[in-house]
Amino acid sequence: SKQHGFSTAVVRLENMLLFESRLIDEIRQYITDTDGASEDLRRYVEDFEHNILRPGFADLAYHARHPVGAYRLVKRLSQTDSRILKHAQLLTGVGVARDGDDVIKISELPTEEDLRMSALALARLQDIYHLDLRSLTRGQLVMLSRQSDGTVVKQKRLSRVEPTFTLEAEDTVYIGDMAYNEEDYLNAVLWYLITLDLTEGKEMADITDDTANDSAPGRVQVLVKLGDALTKLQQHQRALPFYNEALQLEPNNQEIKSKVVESERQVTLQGDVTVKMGKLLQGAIPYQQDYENLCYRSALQNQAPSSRLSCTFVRTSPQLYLSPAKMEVLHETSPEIALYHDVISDQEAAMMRELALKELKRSPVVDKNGKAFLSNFRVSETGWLHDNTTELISKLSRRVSYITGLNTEYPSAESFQVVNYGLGGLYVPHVDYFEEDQVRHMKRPDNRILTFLIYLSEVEAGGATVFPQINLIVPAVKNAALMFRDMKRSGDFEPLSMHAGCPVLIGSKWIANKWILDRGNEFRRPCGLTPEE
Ligand SMILES: O=C(O)CCC(=O)C(=O)O
Ligand SMILES: [Fe+2]
Repeated sequence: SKQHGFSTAVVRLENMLLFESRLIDEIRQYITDTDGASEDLRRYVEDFEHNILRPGFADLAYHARHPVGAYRLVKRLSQTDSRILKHAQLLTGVGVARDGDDVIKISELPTEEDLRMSALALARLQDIYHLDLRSLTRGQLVMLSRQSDGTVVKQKRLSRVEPTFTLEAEDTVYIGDMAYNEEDYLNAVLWYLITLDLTEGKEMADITDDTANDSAPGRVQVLVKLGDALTKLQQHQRALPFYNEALQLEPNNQEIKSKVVESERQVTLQGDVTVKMGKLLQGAIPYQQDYENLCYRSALQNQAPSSRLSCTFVRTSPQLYLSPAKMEVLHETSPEIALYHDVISDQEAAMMRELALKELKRSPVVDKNGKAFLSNFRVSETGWLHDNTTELISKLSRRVSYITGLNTEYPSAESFQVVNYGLGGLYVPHVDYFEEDQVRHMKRPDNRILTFLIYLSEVEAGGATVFPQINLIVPAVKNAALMFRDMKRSGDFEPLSMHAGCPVLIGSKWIANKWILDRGNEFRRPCGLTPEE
């Protein structure tokens, strides 16, 4: 797999957009000055003006942070001929540094694979946040909830109506296909059903209107896909009407005819059975249901912390005497969890993000044997910032030491790990310490005892940190740090420290992790959250 991609770090899309808008300005100037731009270039400018500039957002980069906007961006770019952009870049010099290096690598435009991952990200978001699909196709994020009597109501609207953030039938059928390929037939059915809605009354236009969009799926095609997905779910009784309608539209289609016959046979044979459904997140995820429920709840709540035990000023070190850390206790006893407000300034956060940008690579997860691999369990990119990167980084590292009372100097702590999440980016429930097997295979002489997670951005919707075993939601509060112990004071693992990052619904989520290790901290006791400790 690639080391980075356009759906694994939202910042790549934001930067791509800024680059394009500068490019467009220059091309426009060029067209006015020379009157000699190629047809391709003119069309590229028009397309950009139509799709990106038309809504007239004050904030251009909003496209990259909104899931439907981001999907559309990836789609447009993955279908853009890179030669046009290269040509534009050669003409204008935009995006080329003094040393001749391309700042934006046009050779690395979004690919088919990025589009596939973006489609799956949209399906995942819809699934976890119970988004109303009809609204989603209009660029609106509306959360649904099921009332006690079983009826479904629109519970919360998370975004304005975005006139150009729409999903057409060709998009929804594509997303359905991607879910189908992941063997998530239940979600595939949802996306095919909305596709059917979107193609309603269009079947005649396909034949008579030459201007009809070639890429729009035909109604028969969608009906058959629906039948197939339901058949995979062994819902033959429900599949049959779709096959039958398809057959009505194409009476001579033998393939459909045999599907009808087979479904009818299955209905008489066994009736419907309920089968275990595939999931968009494949594999064994601990506490998956609790995780999804907490994420859903976190997006419904208006980013208010779910637990407010107490808020105090702490002066764990003399260095904090004049500006104490503002500590909000979220969980008093094992695992101790606290949120420290304003541990970093806006400017420091911006500098950290900037420094990490060049380092970003797809985040790995570590398996039982300590081997790193890429997975949709963790959709983000990470960059490490060592203390000697700049004075700022070593200063921030010392600040973590003052607040926690623990040694953060090498080898007692890891470097800062800066993370930017992608479209629908998430990190499923996990613990930060390495289990015995992993330690043995990795031959690590140390282990993580405490996590200090600084939020380097806000998240407009989604993206909370949750602890599924203790039912705790922590919203991403910009410039604040979430601190929790991965090990008990006894030195035993603290499995209740299991936590996760919820899928980012709107926004570009940045965090910086500092993991403090047992090495050199054996005899330091961080101050407890309660006086008895
Ligand atoms: O992004 C989050 O909220 C959690 C991140 C996390 O758990 C990690 O990076 O280890
Ligand atoms: Fe973690």
